[in-house]
Amino acid sequence: MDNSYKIKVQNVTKEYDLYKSQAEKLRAFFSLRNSKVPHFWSLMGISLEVKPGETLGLIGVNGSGKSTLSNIISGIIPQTTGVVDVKGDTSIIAIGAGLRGNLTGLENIRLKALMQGLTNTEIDGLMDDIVSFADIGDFLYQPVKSYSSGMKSRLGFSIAVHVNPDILIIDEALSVGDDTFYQKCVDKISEFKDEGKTIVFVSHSLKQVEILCDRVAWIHYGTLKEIGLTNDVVKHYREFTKWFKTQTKKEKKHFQRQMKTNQKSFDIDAYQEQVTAERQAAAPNDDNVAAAVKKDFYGSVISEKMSWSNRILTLAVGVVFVLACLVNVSGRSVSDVMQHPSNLIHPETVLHDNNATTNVK
Ligand SMILES: Nc1ncnc2c1ncn2[C@@H]1O[C@H](COP(=O)(O)OP(=O)(O)OP(=O)(O)O)[C@@H](O)[C@H]1O
Repeated sequence: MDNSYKIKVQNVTKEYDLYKSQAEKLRAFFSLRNSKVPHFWSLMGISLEVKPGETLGLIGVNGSGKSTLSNIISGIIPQTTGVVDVKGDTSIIAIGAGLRGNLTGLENIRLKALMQGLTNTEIDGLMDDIVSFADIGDFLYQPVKSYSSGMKSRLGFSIAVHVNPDILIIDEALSVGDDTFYQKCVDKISEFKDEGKTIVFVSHSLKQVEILCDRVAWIHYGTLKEIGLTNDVVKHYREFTKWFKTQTKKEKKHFQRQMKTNQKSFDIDAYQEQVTAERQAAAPNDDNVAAAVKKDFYGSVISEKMSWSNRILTLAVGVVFVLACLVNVSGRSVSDVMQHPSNLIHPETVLHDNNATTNVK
């Protein structure tokens, strides 16, 4: 087993279809025509590794893809292409991540801990520590939907650090708490670091990143702009934000629009060809490069789109189901309906042996 990394992300992309409504999404799902829904590539080919015991920071402007990447690593959402190899149990702390709004704080603690593989006895043993770290008082007995973002973060953080995961993914969870809670969290994260656990830390606070992270990945509008030692990457990112601030309002808008246009027009096939060409150049005598790249891109992903054969099959099953319901409602036998299909449309009439029909009252 390759122990050089704890998390490996290779050629990862994430595509979103920008449907205007759920109805439009459902129509497109069953449509036999290629629908003209605009696409948006939240990630356009990210490759990176997180070493065992390392704390990797993810930084970048709003909407650059940090949460998308951390959610893919946590297994909350699937990637569109690429390999994601995570060695160990992950626990994600984002504001309210995985908390069920209709359940109380206490119920959420039990649910999340059970989902993490703990037994009820283990949870009972941890309950006091989780409750005391979260420190949200009687709100524990209230549904989580009534919590402030700070309270959700407290509860989420407390559960995540107490279920003892191998890998901790912290997404902006420290930005909403007060100073005392913030310090408690930083101490807990430092404890985790000392225990040699692996951490992915998503934050807009460069100060927090500088305190906690060994290395940093700068995600820039869906691409990995830079990865390296914290001081170097943070310095370059600060230079970028400083430059951005010197731009006029119009120039800023133009820059952002340009970046978003790139993300809408990203060509996944061209990217696959580019990766194939790069790997072929590195291994000119290898005849299997194209097949290996195809496997890396699509081998471990579940398509979110229905193939043509599946669409036709689903449609056929749907038609058979509707027919079966009609036959049932008509009160006739299948063979009767097959001989006289029009009986399905006129269920109020009953067929006699001599083929004469009468109305049923
Ligand atoms: N479900 C979705 N459907 C369509 N677009 C989405 C969806 N989720 C995220 N996006 C888009 O993907 C891009 C990346 O979003 P993401 O939340 O990962 O960015 P981020 O870097 O975490 O931003 P922030 O710092 O503001 O939290 C954004 O442009 C966002 O609008």
